[in-house]
Amino acid sequence: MASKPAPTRASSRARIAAPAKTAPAPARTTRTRAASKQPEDPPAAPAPKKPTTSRKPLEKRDNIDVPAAVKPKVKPPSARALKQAVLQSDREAEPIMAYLRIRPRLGEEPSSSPYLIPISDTAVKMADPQDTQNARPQYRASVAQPSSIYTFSHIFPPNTSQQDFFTKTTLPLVKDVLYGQSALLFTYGVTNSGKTYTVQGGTEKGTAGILPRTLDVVFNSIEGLHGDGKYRPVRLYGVEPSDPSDSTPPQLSAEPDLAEVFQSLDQGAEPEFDIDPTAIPVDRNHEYTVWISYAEVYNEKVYDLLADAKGESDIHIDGPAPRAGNKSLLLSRKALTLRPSPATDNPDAEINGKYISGLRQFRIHSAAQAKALVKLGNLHRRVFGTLANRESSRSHGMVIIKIIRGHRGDRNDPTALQVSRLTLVDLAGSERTKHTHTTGDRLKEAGNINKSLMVLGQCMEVLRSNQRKLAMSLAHEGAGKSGRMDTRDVKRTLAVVPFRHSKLTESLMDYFVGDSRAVMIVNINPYDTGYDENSHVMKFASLAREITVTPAAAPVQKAPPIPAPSFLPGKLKVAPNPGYRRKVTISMGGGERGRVVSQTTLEVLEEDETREDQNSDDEDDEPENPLVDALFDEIENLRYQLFEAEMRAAIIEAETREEVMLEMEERMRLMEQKHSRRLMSEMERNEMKTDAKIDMLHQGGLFASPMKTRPTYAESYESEDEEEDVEMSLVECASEESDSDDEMNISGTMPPRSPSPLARKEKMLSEKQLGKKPAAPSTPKMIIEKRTFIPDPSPLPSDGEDAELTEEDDDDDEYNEEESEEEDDWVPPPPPSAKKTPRKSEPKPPTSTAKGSSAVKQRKISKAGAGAADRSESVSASTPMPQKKLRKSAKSA
Ligand SMILES: Nc1ncnc2c1ncn2[C@@H]1O[C@H](COP(=O)(O)OP(=O)(O)OP(=O)(O)O)[C@@H](O)[C@H]1O
Repeated sequence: MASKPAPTRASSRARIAAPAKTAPAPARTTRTRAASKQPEDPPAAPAPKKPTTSRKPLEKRDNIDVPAAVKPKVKPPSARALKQAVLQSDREAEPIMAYLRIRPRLGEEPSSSPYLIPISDTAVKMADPQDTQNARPQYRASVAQPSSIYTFSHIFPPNTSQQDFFTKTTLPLVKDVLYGQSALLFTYGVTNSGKTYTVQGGTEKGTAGILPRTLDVVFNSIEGLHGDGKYRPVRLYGVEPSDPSDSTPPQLSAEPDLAEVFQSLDQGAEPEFDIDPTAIPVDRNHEYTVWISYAEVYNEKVYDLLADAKGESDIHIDGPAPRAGNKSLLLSRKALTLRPSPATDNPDAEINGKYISGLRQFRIHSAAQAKALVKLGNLHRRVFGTLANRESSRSHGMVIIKIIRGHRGDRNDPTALQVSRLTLVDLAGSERTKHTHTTGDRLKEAGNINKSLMVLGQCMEVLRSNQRKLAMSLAHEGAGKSGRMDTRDVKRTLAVVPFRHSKLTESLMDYFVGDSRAVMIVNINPYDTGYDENSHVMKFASLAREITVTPAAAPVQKAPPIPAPSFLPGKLKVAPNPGYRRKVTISMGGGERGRVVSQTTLEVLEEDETREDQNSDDEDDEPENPLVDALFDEIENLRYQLFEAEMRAAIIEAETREEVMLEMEERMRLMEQKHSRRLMSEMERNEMKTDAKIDMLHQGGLFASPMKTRPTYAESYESEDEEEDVEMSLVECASEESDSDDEMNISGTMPPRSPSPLARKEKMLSEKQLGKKPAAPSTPKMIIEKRTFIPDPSPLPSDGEDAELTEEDDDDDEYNEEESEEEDDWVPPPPPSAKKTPRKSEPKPPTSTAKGSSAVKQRKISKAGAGAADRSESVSASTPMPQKKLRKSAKSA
């Protein structure tokens, strides 16, 4: 290993982000072009290394149009030339395709209007429902944009059929794989948005998802072209002699208890009748063998879903003793290790991805067999996943379909085989922990889901920025000598893509930096309440669309296959670490009436990867400089911490906004209440003033039977107090908004408020009653003229004045009214000129309007009892008259 030219890990990492060709990609690239090109331009047929006469003559097939004259004479190009040509033609950067699928509204869901509306085939508008429902949008709790337009490669409306969706999104990838090129498809979205439905499908006819359809199309296309399965795929691109056990599908555990548990959970029947009839024309000079594996990334560990689930029954479990008919089972499974793919498997690759070491794969002969395996994997996923959450997929499921393609003439030559992969990933829901209200184990699980999705987004961000940097450097390179920039220098400055931070990104890394095509399916439920989460998903999709990949044919094996690391001798076995235990009780055999017959307590033991596995990474890895490695680890660690901090900050911000909004709403509600109270008291006061005026008119002799409807002093003071309360609260609220306002209120220099509509109405009513025109200044004169028998009439407060009163004016006015009202024998106060020397002939009024308001107040309090008594006398003496009648009589007078 030491003799090998050894780039350090640092250099290899720096290269990670370097795409083979970095010209800025067109906004929407050519899935159709690439797909349509393939049938006419079959992929690199591996040219024979050592042509021998023993090769069987090739059959002429309908779909391969080879002119008879050319076929035997033209010397085929060398494998290298072909490879170069393929690289030239195929290595064209194209963006990751992002498709949006909008989920229809299901029957039981509330029929709110959707917050996401397609505006074209590629653009969609998303508007926050809070904004349309909320009267005060400035108090939004959301940090997401209230309205945005997002673009996609294509948007599939809710009524899109599974068939249509498959044909437009996945069929081109299936074609790629059959032509020797790897591809990745992953679904992204929040819980309940339709990811699993998209991948696996529903249970009704015509609802099969893209996975069963893919299997159908693959087997339809290679009908009659099955290889003999002498070799099996290994690692990412390698092949090795196969084992007879590879063709034996895994069995459910022989233990009846475990089989019973599986049966009880096996509710999702696959629709056998739902078979996609599509077939892709393939190169019939090749033969194909298909392999399938099914893995899941759960809690940052990779597990094999097709591994035998080993159960141990009647184990001792802490807790209450199981009842009769109850069983206990321990299921255990072991996490798998990710290992770097050796450079010898794909010598042309700049970067080699990682493969899941120890993941079982099965050779399959028919779509039905493949579907049965997928079903088993789903069952395992449900058994292990159900323990944590009954409703939702909490793991990332990956179905890996590998196709070994070999020329019929070279079927026994492992160095002429080509392994292509199609990985379909059903990601776990992307909602945040905050919204799922998780605790304990579930919190850890949600944290790990978020972590892996966050790292996926981060990897994409770094890839995008690296690609932009490189594109800029290329643009400078072409700008002439002066602006010349060495691309190698730029590559050295590229950021490390943090694939290693999550098992999910680590296992998918090869698709982003290798020669594969990538398709992202964004699932969205526009009736869901998670507007924030969904706008996060949309942003993620926009980001993905800005990343380019460089699809190219998978390498044809040149070197003889190396034995898999698990067969390497001289390893010291290290004891497995204790692992992680979960426990759940499953009820079975409910019978017709749903009665529980028996229960099984399942305990799952998830063992970590052994240290031996972890250390064996070094076997395949390039030599590394410990210091550089430590520094890189430190950088990655810090970056991860930064991401975590950013995420926490975003959550805190959202929470704070929500709290502030709630507090604000509460305060607004209180202010509203106070204002309505104030309004009521104003109404009452105005009414009282009107009554007082009527009383005064009565007492002045204009009406025959004066009627007292004035409130008691206690009532009057009460309303005053309430008014003061309202005033104080207003001052308090206003003080937060504006200091200057505060000063104005406190100092009492606030400009007089304009009359309220009620006051205006009251004024008009009084005027109507009195038969007056609203010319306020002339009103006192009119009264004086009418009361000719009173020698020295006092001017009554005019309605016009009432309407203009400030708070202070109001008070004074009220006191004056009180005073004048209390005197049953009302005598108008002397005119200002006569105030100093009141006339002897006239009875001296008990109080003077010239006195200060405090004196008036004091006197008013002292007289309150007497006044009240007077009033009660006068009321009992006179016939009680309803207020309306009183007003009528005033009007007639
Ligand atoms: N296009 C569709 N047409 C009809 N029904 C759909 C569609 N998409 C999803 N559904 C239904 O919506 C429900 C939720 O879908 P699904 O389980 O696929 O969501 P999910 O995103 O995978 O959720 P999770 O992340 O929790 O696993 C299911 O009942 C499914 O049948």
